[in-house]
Amino acid sequence: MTSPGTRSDAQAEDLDVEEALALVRENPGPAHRGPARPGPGGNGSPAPHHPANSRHRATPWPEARTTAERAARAAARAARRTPLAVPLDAALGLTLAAPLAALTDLPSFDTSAMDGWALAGPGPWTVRNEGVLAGHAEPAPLVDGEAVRIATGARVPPDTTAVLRSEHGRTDERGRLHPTRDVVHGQDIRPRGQECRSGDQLLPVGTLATPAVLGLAAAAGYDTLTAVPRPRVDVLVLGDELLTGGLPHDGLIRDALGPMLPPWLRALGAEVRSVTRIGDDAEALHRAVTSCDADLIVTTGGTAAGPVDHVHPTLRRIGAELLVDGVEVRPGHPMLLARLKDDQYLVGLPGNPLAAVSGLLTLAEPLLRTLAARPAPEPYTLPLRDAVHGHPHDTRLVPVVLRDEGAVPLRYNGPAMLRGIAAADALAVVPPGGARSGQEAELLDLPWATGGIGVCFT
Ligand SMILES: Nc1nc2c(c(=O)[nH]1)N[C@H]1C(S)=C(S)[C@@H](COP(=O)(O)OP(=O)(O)OC[C@H]3O[C@@H](n4cnc5c(N)ncnc54)[C@H](O)[C@@H]3O)O[C@H]1N2
Ligand code: MOO
Repeated sequence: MTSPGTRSDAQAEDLDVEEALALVRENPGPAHRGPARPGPGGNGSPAPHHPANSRHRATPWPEARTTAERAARAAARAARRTPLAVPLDAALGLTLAAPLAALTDLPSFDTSAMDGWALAGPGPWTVRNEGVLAGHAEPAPLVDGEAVRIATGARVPPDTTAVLRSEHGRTDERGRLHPTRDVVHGQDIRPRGQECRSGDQLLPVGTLATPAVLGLAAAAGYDTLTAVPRPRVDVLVLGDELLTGGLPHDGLIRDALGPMLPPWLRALGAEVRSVTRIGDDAEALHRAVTSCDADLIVTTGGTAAGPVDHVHPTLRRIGAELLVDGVEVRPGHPMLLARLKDDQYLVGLPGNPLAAVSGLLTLAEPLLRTLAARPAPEPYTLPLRDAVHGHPHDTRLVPVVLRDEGAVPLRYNGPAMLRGIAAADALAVVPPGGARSGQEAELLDLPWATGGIGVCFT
């Protein structure tokens, strides 16, 4: 097994967080909002693909992911994406677009590390009547032979030579303080600037704002963080058969994707602005797509070639460029990625719920991650506990739980089923032809199972 982490090897060349950040910082000017022009392909630009009126062969699964990454880099270049000053309570999960430099010394004054007495010189000491508490103004200086009660975090008086912990001192009948063990000069004083000096770089550009980063930023004097804005996503849920509440009846079923996608997209770095349910109505879909100014439109359903599958005809009608039109992956092979404008893309997720998850992780994840300037997770593998049937030509994504004995494939992994993925920790990438028991398989972690920032869905 190789351990998961942040990718730092040569693969980073294709997906360079620094570059994504540089694109945001450069703020290259007004976005071109006209119809998409074919890109030159190659590094940083999606490869030129086919217009939406021709059906091409499906893209191999790894290539589909790379294409989505490249599309995001091209979009970031085309868009006007200036770093934002984001209040700390809204910055979780964002990427820092500026280094975090300390705005103050930390601690910002000499402070007591313990509850006890601040002392000057050798004991015994006479103890002042008034103690010193955290948050109070600077106390008067101590003179040799003097002590004052002090609380953890309080400012030590000028000329303090050490702090004596409460449990290491006793007062005699005349009220004088004696140490019960040796006192070392400077003990239990946190000197000003011990952690950092004002201006020190605490964290570099590209750091993910975790809860700990928010805490450090607050301690260092920040009210806002300069961060890469979240890519804005609008979700369009297609299908006449979908109910938003109650039990399925009369051939109607519950919409599983409307509730599932927004938090998942947020975990991938997006700001989900809206979820709109559209029936199988080509005009309504056309109106929704053409009036949308999101960075990414995610549609669900309607990707196949049925009579009410309106995604392809709509893309043709608006002159969109299909970068990915079907992927050699099961489930989810009808998924697609289209460029609508230089800085606007559409990911078409198949309607079958597990197929939609497959599209989310294959196309939306690399696209959003790159736009959000998040680092790619380092690929890792685990042995499969059980053999997994393969598709003859396509990659399979199979829900698994991670156990000591390896990745355990789950049942209920059909394209229309969510029962497997709802119990899963990850998806195993099963190559064409299948995998033997004990064979190493690449794993795609699910955001709630990684224990990382992805668990924070706010
Ligand atoms: N002739 C062919 N038919 C189909 C093919 C094919 O290659 N040739 N591919 C199949 C595969 S694979 C998939 S996946 C689906 C993709 O279908 P669409 O993206 O067009 O989706 P729909 O037809 O709208 O729906 C498919 C299925 O999923 C259900 N659905 C849709 N939306 C939701 C939702 N929000 N929540 C829950 N379930 C949803 C829908 O009711 C259908 O049962 O096409 C196959 N057909
Ligand atoms: O892509 Mo479909 O998911 O095989 O049902």
